[in-house]
Amino acid sequence: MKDILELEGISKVIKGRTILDDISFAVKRGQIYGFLGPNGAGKTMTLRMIAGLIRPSKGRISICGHSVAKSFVKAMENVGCIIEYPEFYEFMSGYDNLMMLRAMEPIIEKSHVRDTIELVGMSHRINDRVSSYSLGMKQRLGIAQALMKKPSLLILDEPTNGLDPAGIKEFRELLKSLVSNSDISILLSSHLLSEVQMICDEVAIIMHGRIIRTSKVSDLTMGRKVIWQVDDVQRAVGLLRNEFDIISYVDDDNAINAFVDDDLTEINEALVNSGIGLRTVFRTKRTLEELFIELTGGETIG
Ligand SMILES: Nc1ncnc2c1ncn2[C@@H]1O[C@H](COP(=O)(O)OP(=O)(O)OP(=O)(O)O)[C@@H](O)[C@H]1O
Repeated sequence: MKDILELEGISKVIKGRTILDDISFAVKRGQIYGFLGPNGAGKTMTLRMIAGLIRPSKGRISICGHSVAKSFVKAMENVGCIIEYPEFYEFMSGYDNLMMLRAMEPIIEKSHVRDTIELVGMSHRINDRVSSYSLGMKQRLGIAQALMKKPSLLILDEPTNGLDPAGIKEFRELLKSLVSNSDISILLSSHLLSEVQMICDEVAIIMHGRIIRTSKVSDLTMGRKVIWQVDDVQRAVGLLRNEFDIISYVDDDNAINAFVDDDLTEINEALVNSGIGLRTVFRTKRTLEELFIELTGGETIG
């Protein structure tokens, strides 16, 4: 698969302070790629560089094979973005907002405006004033705006900020339908691990301006977690640690959690043989959040 976006060794130094340090990752055609990190990690600055709004101090960015430094216009023709908040004429309808863009770029066909409105699920409200839209509808209209020039790459900076859980779910469905119904790839930043895990195919995790991991989301969460419910939690925790060298933690439901990839038969037999009543044992996938805590040595995110 050909890369739609490639960042290679991007650094940014402002007034002697290194804000971004050797950032490299690539987004492939048809992917939803997550750019994940806590507040202040450098996500927005990286996205602004990809959108051509800031220059890197070092490194190379290319979009659909066009270097942002050397072929700026060609590279930018392939990018649509919402960085921070989308801007509209609130007193006008959604439709008129899109037609304003068309007035500036007559190359956009009227049929493309109509198709895009349908693609983002706004047909029923597009003739209403933007001031009457919910935040979720404004996000959809913002995406429609970004899609007007038929970009290959859509960049979204923390797109679900401020949306309620129902709005986040709808937005997730929208992004999934965009990539399956049009020839677009999406790069989105987020500080929400659960969100990235549910939407994205691949992820780059950034912290203090450095990429600490890039990986397919499915690989990141492959490690397996075991949860034991027992009648004597303290004794079971001690036995796991002393006899099997397993470090565990007790969750809010008083269940023991640990990361164990080995066969559990021997461990469970030892628990039972020592008189500890075993109520349930099950395996589950490690969440991205748990992985992040491991990668960062406990520094929390979000
Ligand atoms: N123009 C600037 N001059 C100096 N420092 C800056 C500038 N813009 C951003 N920074 C600093 O760069 C770091 C990264 O900021 P950035 O906004 O990219 O983070 P972020 O990961 O997007 O976080 P958030 O989600 O809070 O926006 C922060 O420490 C910020 O204070």
